Amino acid sequence: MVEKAFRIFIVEDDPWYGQILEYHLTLNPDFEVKIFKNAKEILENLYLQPDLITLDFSLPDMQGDKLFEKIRIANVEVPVIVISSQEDIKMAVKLMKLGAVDYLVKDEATKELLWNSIIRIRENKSLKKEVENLREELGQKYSFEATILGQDISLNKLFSLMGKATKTNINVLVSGETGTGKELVAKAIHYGSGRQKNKFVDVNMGAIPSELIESELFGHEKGAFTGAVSRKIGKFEEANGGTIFLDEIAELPLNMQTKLLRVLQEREVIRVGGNQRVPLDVRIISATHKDLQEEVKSGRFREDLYFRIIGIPISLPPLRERGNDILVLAKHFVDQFSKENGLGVIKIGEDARKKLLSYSFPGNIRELKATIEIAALMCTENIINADDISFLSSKKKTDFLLEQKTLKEHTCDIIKYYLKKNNDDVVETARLLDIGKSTIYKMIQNGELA
Ligand SMILES: Nc1ncnc2c1ncn2[C@@H]1O[C@H](COP(=O)(O)OP(=O)(O)OP(=O)(O)O)[C@@H](O)[C@H]1O
Repeated sequence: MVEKAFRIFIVEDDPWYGQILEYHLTLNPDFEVKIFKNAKEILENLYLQPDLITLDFSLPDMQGDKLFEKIRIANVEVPVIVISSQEDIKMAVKLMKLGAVDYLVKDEATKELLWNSIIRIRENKSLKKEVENLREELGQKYSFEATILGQDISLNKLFSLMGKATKTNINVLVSGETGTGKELVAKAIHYGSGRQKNKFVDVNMGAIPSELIESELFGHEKGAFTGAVSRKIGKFEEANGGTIFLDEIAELPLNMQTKLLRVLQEREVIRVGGNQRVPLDVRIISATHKDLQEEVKSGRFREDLYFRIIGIPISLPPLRERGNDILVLAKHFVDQFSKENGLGVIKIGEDARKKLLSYSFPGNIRELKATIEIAALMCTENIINADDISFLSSKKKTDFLLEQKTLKEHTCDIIKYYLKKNNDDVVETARLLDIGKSTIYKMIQNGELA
């Protein structure tokens, strides 16, 4: 990209002095210099958007401070350097107070000083621009619309709640079936909030053996228990200044719920086996696929903890209730997959679309993604037809609901199906389903996939 010339406007009623400055500054081919002899001329030309103005304020038609004010009204940002003779120091000081960036006295050294001052201003400007660009890029990367894809009306409410969440530090509780995008929402809130420069730490309560939860969350000191060979920082401490994502919060055992509540109330942790209090500044985003209110009613979840973590409640709809979003997301996943694997443009045929729309997607967006990726590999001539799509369950939505299974049982079914299809390859199954392999190993260990 060709750099635009740096446009400098010199306001100077002494033609001789103006020419000296112009001559000197145009030695830099990047500088485009224009001279204006009075206030009227410069004001008429401000629309040309100078990058910098040098101002001699002993002008015939207007006082320096008045002119400065008018320049500011027309362009709040343009840097102004004041150049004056010794006698005008009082006025120069006043202009500096009003926001002029530099003040130079007219003498032999002015040219050099002006040159250096302009170089500095220019560098600052490009740094500022760079920071702005980076910030914009980051914002863009995690902007809700760019990450949380879909066009269903339910997303309007979701974006509005997420907008509120990013502007505050209030805790958030995200609920929704497995694979509906709870973690994605949590990340988008973190990276859209003032905490984005600090860590997003995610902890899955269902995946940590109960005897290790306390040390995992709050850390431990050396020798706190057998095996604690050195001090360990817990997830809360790791997330200090940032966000902790407590996934599957309903799986937290009751005794740990009490400990978590204490940490949230006191806003500090004490590592297991230690006594030092570590102050915490952590935003908590919890997630669950269970109905937490039901869990409270049945005594499995502490009510006081529920009220602590609920903050802004965000509920994600199942994919089957998002209508045409099934196709919007399918197109996105197929494009992404073919791009990543150099497969060229792959289209989804009409019969395949109908098939997708008539399925209930118990594994929601995660399942759609995996289904589409397999179909993209299976299809011939870069068109996905109905036959290329095989679902985990061929049952109709109503049949599926009649089964009266818990979400956990459905999840087990999905994982079992994929394991069988992939000759019990856990790593490949975890990759296809976009879950951690430790989750699968743990389920195998617990006999849930038998
Ligand atoms: N709206 C969306 N647009 C694009 N991709 C999405 C969307 N929602 C979810 N995904 C993708 O679907 C997959 C599952 O999402 P995520 O892990 O956030 O779900 P989850 O609800 O946290 O699942 P679980 O309850 O099983 O932990 C991820 O690959 C995620 O990137």
